[in-house]
Amino acid sequence: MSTITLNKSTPAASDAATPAAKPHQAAEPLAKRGAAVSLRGVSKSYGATPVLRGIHLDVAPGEVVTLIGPSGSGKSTLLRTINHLETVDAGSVTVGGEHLGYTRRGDKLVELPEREVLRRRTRVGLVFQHFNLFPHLTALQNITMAPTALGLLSKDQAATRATALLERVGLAEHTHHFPRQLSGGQQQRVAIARALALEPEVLLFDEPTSALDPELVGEVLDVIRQVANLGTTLIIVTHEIGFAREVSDRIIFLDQGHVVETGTPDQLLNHPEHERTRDFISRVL
Ligand SMILES: Nc1ncnc2c1ncn2[C@@H]1O[C@H](COP(=O)(O)OP(=O)(O)OP(=O)(O)O)[C@@H](O)[C@H]1O
Repeated sequence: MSTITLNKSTPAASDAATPAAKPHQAAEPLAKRGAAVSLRGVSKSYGATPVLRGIHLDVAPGEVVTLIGPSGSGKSTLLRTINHLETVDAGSVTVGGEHLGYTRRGDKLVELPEREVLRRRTRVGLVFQHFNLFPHLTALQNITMAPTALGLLSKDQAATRATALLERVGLAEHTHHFPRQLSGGQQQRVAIARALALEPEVLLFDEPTSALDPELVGEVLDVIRQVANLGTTLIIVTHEIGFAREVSDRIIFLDQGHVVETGTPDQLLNHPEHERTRDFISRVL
């Protein structure tokens, strides 16, 4: 794998589904292209409780999509099925046309060896609400750990990449600080840099600012704005509706495990078609 290159590749002419770059285009985005994400009839229950009920969803390479919906509607679970943290009960999830946990031989599904599952899962990064940094590792070590442990980069390569990423998220001076020495916003920026270190083709954000004090939300949203221009496919769960409006190519409203409605920010937030969407939006706007 190449050292991180902060240049956007030129979109292929054939890739008509890739949305146009947004006005807040970053100067030096990643070279890696985004991958398509496709869910077909995805259902998931916890015990007897259905959480996802036959979800169909297509996200185009490089698209920025926001998932909104009431508490308990299944947003986090949906994200977790995409990077194979949860296995689905029915249906299928593919990233760039590839199943992350298994492969198809004829009409049979065959589980993949763990190492191959890990390799495929590096295609999809996940940034959690609660950062999940290793407390005993510095910012730099938190970022270098996965690429070295997976054998993707040498220690030196990983350190070079981590240093560039820390600079990118405005934390060059905190390279050797431990999580306890960082604010919540800084920790979340390290977590984003850590996710980027594996050069994911899809990056999932699960309420990335919900655990932060209000004054720290803006700095994390700024970093996500930059990431939104990298060409990586982004799927963001957020309650920050203003941010969703600004950054998204498309917003998806999920309720009770169903995709109720999807549309551009203007369509979905200003002209929702479904009553459930209208009710939700009138409560959160
Ligand atoms: N590991 C689990 N075991 C049992 N139930 C779970 C588990 N994870 C989620 N649930 C339940 O599944 C439902 C959907 O949860 P999920 O976290 O996906 O919703 P959400 O839309 O992200 O909600 P929120 O906005 O509050 O984070 C909830 O009722 C939740 O309690």
